Amino acid sequence: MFYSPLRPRQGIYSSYSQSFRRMHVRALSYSTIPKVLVRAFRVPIAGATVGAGALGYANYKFEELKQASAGWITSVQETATDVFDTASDGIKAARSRLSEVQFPNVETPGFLKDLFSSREKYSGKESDGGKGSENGKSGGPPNGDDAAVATLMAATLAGPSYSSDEQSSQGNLENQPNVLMGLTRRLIEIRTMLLSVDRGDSLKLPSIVVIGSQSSGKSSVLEAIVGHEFLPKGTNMVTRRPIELTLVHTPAVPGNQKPQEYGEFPSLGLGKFSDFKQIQRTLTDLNLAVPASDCVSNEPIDLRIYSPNVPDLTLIDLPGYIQIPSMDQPETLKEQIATLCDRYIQEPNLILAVCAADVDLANSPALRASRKVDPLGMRTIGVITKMDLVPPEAGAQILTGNRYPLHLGYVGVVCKQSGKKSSNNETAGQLVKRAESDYFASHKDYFGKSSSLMVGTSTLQNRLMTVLESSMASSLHGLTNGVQLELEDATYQFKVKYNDRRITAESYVAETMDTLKARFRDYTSQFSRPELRARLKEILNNKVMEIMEQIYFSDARVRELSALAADPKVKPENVEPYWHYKLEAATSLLTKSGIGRDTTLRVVDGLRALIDTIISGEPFTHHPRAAERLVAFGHSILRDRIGVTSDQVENCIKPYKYEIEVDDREWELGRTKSADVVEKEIIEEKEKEKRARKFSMPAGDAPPESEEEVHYRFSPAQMIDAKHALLYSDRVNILRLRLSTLKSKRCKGGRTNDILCPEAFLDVVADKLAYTSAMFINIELLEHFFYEFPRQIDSRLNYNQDRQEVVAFARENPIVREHLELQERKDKLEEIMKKLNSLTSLRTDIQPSSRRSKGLFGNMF
Ligand SMILES: Nc1nc2c(ncn2[C@@H]2O[C@H](COP(=O)(O)OP(=O)(O)OP(=O)(O)O)[C@@H](O)[C@H]2O)c(=O)[nH]1
Repeated sequence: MFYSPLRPRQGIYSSYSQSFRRMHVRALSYSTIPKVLVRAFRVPIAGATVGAGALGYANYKFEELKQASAGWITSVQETATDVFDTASDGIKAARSRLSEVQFPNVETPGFLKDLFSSREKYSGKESDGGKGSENGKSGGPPNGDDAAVATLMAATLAGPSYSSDEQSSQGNLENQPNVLMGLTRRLIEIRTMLLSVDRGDSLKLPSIVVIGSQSSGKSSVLEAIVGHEFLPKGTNMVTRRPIELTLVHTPAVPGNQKPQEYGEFPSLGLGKFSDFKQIQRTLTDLNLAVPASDCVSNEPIDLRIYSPNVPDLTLIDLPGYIQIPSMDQPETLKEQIATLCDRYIQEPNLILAVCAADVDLANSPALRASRKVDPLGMRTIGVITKMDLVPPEAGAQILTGNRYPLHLGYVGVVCKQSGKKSSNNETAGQLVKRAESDYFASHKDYFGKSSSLMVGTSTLQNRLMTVLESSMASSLHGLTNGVQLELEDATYQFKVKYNDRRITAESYVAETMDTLKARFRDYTSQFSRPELRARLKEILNNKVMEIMEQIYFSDARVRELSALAADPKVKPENVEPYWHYKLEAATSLLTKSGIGRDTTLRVVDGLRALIDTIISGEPFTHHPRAAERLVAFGHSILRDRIGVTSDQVENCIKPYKYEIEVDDREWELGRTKSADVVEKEIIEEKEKEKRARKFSMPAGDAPPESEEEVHYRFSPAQMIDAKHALLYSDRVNILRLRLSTLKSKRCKGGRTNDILCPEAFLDVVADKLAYTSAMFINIELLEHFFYEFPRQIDSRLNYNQDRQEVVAFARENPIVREHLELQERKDKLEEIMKKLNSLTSLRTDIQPSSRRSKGLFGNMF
């Protein structure tokens, strides 16, 4: 995402961005980087060593040298001139500060050293093996040419030497300058943050990319740097994914014998692995998870290793180049690997081109690939492995880099145990180290102090550190500008889209839960006691109608009952027992029909529908899994209560199975309500009849005149509809008769007429049953459910979730995800910007006030 130049930048944005920009430009006008220290301190060191008088002469000599050199030396000239400019400024400050300052071992460009070492050889002086500049104490008083050379050497060789001597002197990372370690660490932190903001190429700090052909020794080199075996091993192309390895130097705890070393896979959240074999197994599994048919994947594995024995570095291990794929590998594998490597070796990354000493460099695919993107080798370090497999003179010849020159040079290593038995429980890493130092020690003539060749894993470590740090530093300017633009863009969008309203995943979850509970509360009003009673009564009304149908309406004598009721002379006690039995059977059917279970299940159905309703619609449409869980635990609460509730209701209605007392008020209410029910039933039946008639004989058709005509004019379906129509019509007639009875004086006469007015009596019974059922369903089911369900929402959906689950939940909602992502992006960019700016303070702390800010690190790369 880039800032659009067309976007209006007014008001607070423009002033904000302008002030930010001003601040940034100021920040960049100084270097934040220790390379500055090279200039800041090298020269005072040199100055202090040779004395101010030598400077003028040295300057003159340098000019002489410069002219004699080829065109490429221009960059040297700039560096050195800058050094001398700075020297005269800084010499006073240096004198006073020399005693306080701890000088960093900062690297010097190889070509500059070569220049001076050749000059030294030429003058016939014995080399000091690169140690001469150590702590700025090299050389004696200036003496003609020697003074110039000494001055320049002091100035330029202030960084760590590349000689074999380095193996012992610099193997101990605890001795690394704190400033350098701290800065690289901060830059690596920034790099990691940048990766989380933008996986693209726009915001990038460099890493070291390890490339080389299969079996060239890439893994062995990385393991030697880390001091442990941890990379996947095997013949079946086990490195299938890029491994982004971040090494974090953790200071050793004083008095702690065993160093605290561990690795972790941050994106997998598997915790700390202190067993490196386990890291190896995990890496193997992750790599082999890429199907053999694909063979390589672009998806990187993120691994961090913390140890007091590693420098702060970021390295990327890639699958090795192959010549031709084997039978079981895809045809395009060679191209796939090359494309993957090509992607990683682009700027600003540094390239660690691993080549085996026993294979001609002309055949090195790593050098070939690096040359395509970095023809001058300005960001390529050659690592020559398996030095022990070639004669030392041949190995030394390769390291000179004469045939395939690389600006950053070659480092020779031996990364295999010698096979000699370990004397005192040495670890594999220590054995490899010992084998290496034994090897180089036994060939001092070629790789000893007098040689300027870079050999040994420790030298490689230091070289990588300084080169990475410098490279990161030189990327800083562009990066800071890039971050600034991205930040402006994110700030603008956040204002426009969300009016700077901040949200958190937690607040969204809490809000969602509140919405859910509020909806739940709203819907629970449907289950108030009167509401519940009315619903249960409705269920029982239907049951009463069913019973009436079964006992009375289907009885051919039902019209007789209405006739009896209509006759004022008939006394209820004189009505024949047939009708007494009928009423008893009807009452019993009603009270003993399993009211407890029926009513409970109907209420449970209602509650299930309630759960479905509250999870339908926003925002739960975005959270199907949470909705599923909600349904599951809601149903589980209900399931647990069904048995208890229905038993309880059944128990409480038991007395009605034997005796039902009805007072006048209840009777009258029952009578009117049953009349209403019958009336409603009549309307419904008439509707049904009308529909059946319509289907059996369409409107306008003449009625059939004979039985035969019926048969040929109407289909069987029409015949069935016609029969139904007749039945409905019959039933409507009966219902009308019953309605008039219910409205008659007889029924209004009270409970004594229950035999003649069974509907009224059954309605009273149904009312009593509904009342009792509602009371106990309320106690046993509803109260429990209404108490338990919201608590379960909290405990199962809300409180029980860890941070990761909360974030995952919030991100399921695309609107919230977009909001959170922009907010996080803005926050991260602000944090990165802050960290980038804080590097300035690092510079201020250590830079002499008289230093010029010119040059920075630009000349290095
Ligand atoms: N003699 C000797 N053998 C070495 C050296 N470095 C690595 N080897 C051996 O070379 C072989 C290949 O080494 P690896 O480190 O697995 O090579 P790689 O480039 O990672 O191989 P792939 O992962 O297959 O691409 C192993 O058998 C190592 O033991 C060395 O300096 N000297």
